Amino acid sequence: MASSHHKKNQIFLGTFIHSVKLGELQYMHDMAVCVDKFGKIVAVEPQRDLENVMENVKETLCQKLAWDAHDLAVTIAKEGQFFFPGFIDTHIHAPQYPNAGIFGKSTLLDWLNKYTFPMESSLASLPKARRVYASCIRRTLAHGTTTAAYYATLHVEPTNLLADLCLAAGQRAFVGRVCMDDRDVNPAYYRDESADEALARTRAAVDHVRAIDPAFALVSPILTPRFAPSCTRECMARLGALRRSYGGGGDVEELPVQTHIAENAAELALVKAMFPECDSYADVYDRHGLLGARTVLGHAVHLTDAEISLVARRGAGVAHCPCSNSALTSGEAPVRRLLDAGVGVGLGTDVSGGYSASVLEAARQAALVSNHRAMPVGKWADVPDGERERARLSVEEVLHLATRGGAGVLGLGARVGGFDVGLEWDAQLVGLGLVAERPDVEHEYEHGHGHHGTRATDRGNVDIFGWETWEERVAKWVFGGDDRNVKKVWVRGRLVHERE
Ligand SMILES: O=c1[nH]c(=O)c2nc[nH]c2[nH]1
Ligand SMILES: [Zn+2]
Repeated sequence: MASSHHKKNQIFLGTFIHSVKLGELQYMHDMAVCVDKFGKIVAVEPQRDLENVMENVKETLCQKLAWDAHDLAVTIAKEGQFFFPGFIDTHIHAPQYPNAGIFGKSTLLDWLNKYTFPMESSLASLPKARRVYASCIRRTLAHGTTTAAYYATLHVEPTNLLADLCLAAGQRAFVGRVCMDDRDVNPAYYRDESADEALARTRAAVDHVRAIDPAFALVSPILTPRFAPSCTRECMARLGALRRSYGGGGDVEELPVQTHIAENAAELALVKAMFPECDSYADVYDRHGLLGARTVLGHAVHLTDAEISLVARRGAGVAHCPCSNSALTSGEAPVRRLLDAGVGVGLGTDVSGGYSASVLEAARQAALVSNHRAMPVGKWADVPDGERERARLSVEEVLHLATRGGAGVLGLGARVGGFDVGLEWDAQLVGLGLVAERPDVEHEYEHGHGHHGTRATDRGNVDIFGWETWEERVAKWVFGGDDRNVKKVWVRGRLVHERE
């Protein structure tokens, strides 16, 4: 789609909003962001005279950047629209996408057996995998997800297809072939038969991504031991060795890793019983060489303080998955404690433990779940007042997690997450519906033409009346917005999604 744009230098004009640090959004109005043909932001300049913008652009910016003013693509945010960094989903299971919303009253371990393993194993079928993965990518892009860390299945070819589809659609992605070789925990119909098989299939998936995107410019492989109970010690240790040895000191850094940790009480008991020699759940991964600066730990709901400090020392990050943690009754993750300990935190939709592919929904739920931890009743009633109230995450904070936080966790902090010079243009154009100033009420409620009552528009769920501050508009977007507000989406400068 419209891939011609990324071959040209581009200028984006209007209002830009991004997170500069946890809790602080920066609002930049009447700005010009210049993006070169490689998708990199090369200038961010005030552009006061939007009326004569093309003249200004030609006279000042093009001269300054030595750009040809006649070979330029210009995108202007309309009144009330704003550019926001693309969302980063640090934890999503593409093969579970058809199950979004289907979880009943299950909890993690029975949910895996009842819904998840049957669906994942069925994606051995390439046509089915293509249908599911293409729709998952389309849907996440429509929600403004410019980067996704995907778990695929244990099948090599369908996993490679997911990588191909991400590359073709232009979505930045980490694609992980899932390792699960424990013969007691995993069902006979869906498992790796041995550690050898898990490693060989993993290498095949890594090699495929290396073949289609040698520099991992858009798509990267990611080692994916499903979670400790699914994997043998041998499998985890060999993945740990592969993590560190990859590239052999060459051009490619150590491989990223993703897995689940401390999601649910029954899982904690299982890990304790299976790995009695380890001090903790986090220690299981650490002993097998899996905790590093590019390790993404999903959930981390029930980590102890000692585990949090170990995770922080290793530089590993957490994918906070509030929709999933509420849907599967897993618990409320201690996000403030993680952040205070210096652990990087991003947001994960965790489809389909999570019911929604939207990172905005995850941001909203992260705020609400943090409020639960701050309530002076129930589980945390004994936490001292000040500390308990500190648990609350603001709109600014959850938007930080959705962008820069996720970038940091995935090792992309120097490439995406904001509108700084030197970062790549991964962005969404957000538009909120402006309510007409003097609506003709008679007309709006017209009962003619066979219509009865009110009529819906496709403007979205957020009504802006025009008197809101920008801070208030952003809050209304976080709590009421959806994919109808995502008008355009770019990755590395390329337009990858457009509404209507
Ligand atoms: O939320 C989760 N989704 C999964 O697919 C999974 N596998 C192990 N643990 C898991 N948790
Ligand atoms: Zn998960």
